[in-house]
Amino acid sequence: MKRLIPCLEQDNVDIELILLIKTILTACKEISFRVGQGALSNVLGSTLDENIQGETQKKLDIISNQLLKDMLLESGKVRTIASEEEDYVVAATEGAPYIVAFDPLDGSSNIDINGQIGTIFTIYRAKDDVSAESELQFSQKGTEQVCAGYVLYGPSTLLAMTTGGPSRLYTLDKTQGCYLLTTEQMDIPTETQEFAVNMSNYHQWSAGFTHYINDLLLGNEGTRAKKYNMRWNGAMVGDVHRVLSRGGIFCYPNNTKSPQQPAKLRLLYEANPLAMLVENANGKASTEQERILAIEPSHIHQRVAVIMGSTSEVDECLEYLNVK
Ligand SMILES: O=P(O)(O)OC[C@H]1O[C@](O)(COP(=O)(O)O)[C@@H](O)[C@@H]1O
Ligand SMILES: [Mg+2]
Ligand SMILES: [Mg+2]
Repeated sequence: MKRLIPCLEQDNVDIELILLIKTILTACKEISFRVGQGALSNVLGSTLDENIQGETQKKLDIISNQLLKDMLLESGKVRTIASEEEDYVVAATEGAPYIVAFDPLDGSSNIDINGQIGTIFTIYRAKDDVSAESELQFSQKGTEQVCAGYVLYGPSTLLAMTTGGPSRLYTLDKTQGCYLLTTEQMDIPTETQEFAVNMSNYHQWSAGFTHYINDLLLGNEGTRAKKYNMRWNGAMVGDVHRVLSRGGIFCYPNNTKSPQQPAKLRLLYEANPLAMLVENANGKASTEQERILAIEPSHIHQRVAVIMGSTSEVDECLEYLNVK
């Protein structure tokens, strides 16, 4: 089986970028080890702190964030860092070629139940006309990502990553400590009969989205005339991994639970990297109005509605939302 670095070299990935990816993945290997040790490595449970988004931080959120941040700061390859767990951007190495954003631990509510969790990351080129301290470094559309990926800490530790070409899947060989290529090209089937959505938000969705889900629930008796199954992990990284592996549609639409915050998922370090992986695996990724990767970001913790997965199903869903 092929190792990660030769795969990246074969894809003509720049050596500086390869070294940066290696740094991120070394941190993820350490997170994977600690996740595997669970209570034995004292990583379970909550802290007394909240992040800027008002969410209680779990111990593993903090540990993962610190590991990634420290290794990136030392690498010399990163000019600016953004993280779900950092209120503001962190200036790293002046003149370095790249900027990195990450969700150090996605699916935090699964940490203490031994459920699926993961690290999501994205890399862009640094802007030379903007200072390293400025969050304007991240004012770049998702189409500008030079690398997007996640490491999923499940029964196996998996890396899904694209550097602009196909979305590839690697498995961490824990006996040797290296990532080995296990799926050359992920390929999302166009059609699906599986959806992922948090049904507890049902009464807070728009009329169009409620109509869409109602029709899926009607199965063979409804206008869609096919039976649908539902799966929900409570971790976007796990839900989108399932979609990348066997197709499906993942939705986190706007809801009216808190009017000042209609969307839940963050554009920079959740929606954009996963949208790039989905598109490069022949799927589609949209908000309720537009292609996720085409959004002009307004701030680093900006939230967006997310509808992604099997192309025909995403198109069907968007029809209900009246998107042309
Ligand atoms: O609580 P809900 O509505 O099931 O939301 C789950 C969603 O929230 C998230 O857990 C948010 O991510 P974090 O764990 O990084 O805060 C997504 O991964 C997931 O899809
Ligand atoms: Mg997350
Ligand atoms: Mg998180």
